Amino acid sequence: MRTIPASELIINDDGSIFHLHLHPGQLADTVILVGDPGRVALVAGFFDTKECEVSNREFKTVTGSYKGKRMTVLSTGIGIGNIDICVTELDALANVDFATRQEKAEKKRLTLVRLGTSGAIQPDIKVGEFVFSRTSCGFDGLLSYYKGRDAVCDLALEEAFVKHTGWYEKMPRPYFVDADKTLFEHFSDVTREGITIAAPGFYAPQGRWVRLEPHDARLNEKIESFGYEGRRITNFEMEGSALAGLAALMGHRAATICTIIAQRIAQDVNTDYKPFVRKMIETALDKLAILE
Ligand SMILES: O=P(O)(O)O[C@H]1O[C@H](CO)[C@@H](O)[C@H]1O
Ligand SMILES: O=c1cc[nH]c(=O)[nH]1
Repeated sequence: MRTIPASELIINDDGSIFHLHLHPGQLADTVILVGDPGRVALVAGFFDTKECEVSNREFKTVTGSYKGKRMTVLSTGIGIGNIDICVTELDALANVDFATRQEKAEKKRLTLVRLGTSGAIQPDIKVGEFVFSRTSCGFDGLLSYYKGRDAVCDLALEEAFVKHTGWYEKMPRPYFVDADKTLFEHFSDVTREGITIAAPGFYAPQGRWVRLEPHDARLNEKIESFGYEGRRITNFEMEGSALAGLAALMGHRAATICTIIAQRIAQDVNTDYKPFVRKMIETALDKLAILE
């Protein structure tokens, strides 16, 4: 059995994991991931009990219970690099014995649900709606660093997308990963479904042009017009692909649900989006409380 070197799984002097500063016993099996550290208090505000609050850098964690179910809420900050850190450390907390630095024989399956914000790229998806990423599309390239990437990706969809967009070969090749099917069905009555792009940036990687022009100013039009087996790409955010991909490789179930705060086709934005996010959180907590 492989012993994980101290420099590869870094454990702090107090026995907590390197970035999240959590101890194995502080993690619930149901984890809500949010980008904004300020959103942790919003989620934890609904909890009936709180057992711990831990904070390091942008990673804030509260573990407690909601309607009798133990849950952890964690802020990931923005971006795919942070998802690599958070999902790997959450999995290690659950499935690595910190004393021996070896994988536990019996694995725990976590439920990881990201509650984020997003921009819509189809005209009928309005600000304030909740979109469930039935498939996440990574523009970030992270999953290709992991062995087994192709086994959890939809390669036919990838090929069709690369062809349709005339994908620029100097950008990382996009990858498509499905959310957990049970979670998709469980949330289907309270969300719209879609294919969501996780971009490695907020500006040019999502087709925004402030001062610097995107490499392909028509890429968003091509994304909007892409169709595959009756499905289309619906929205942009910045974390869901790595979450879906790493969870699939590790055997966890994962999903991303986002509140739409920007309408990219209508060029509309709502900066007062907190009430919608609050509603998404309450809806998701109620659903998670009854999830088997
Ligand atoms: O509101 P969060 O969860 O951070 O999600 C979205 O908002 C951030 C960009 O403003 C990115 O993290 C994006 O994925
Ligand atoms: O347009 C948007 C809005 C929120 N988050 C994103 O990543 N993009």
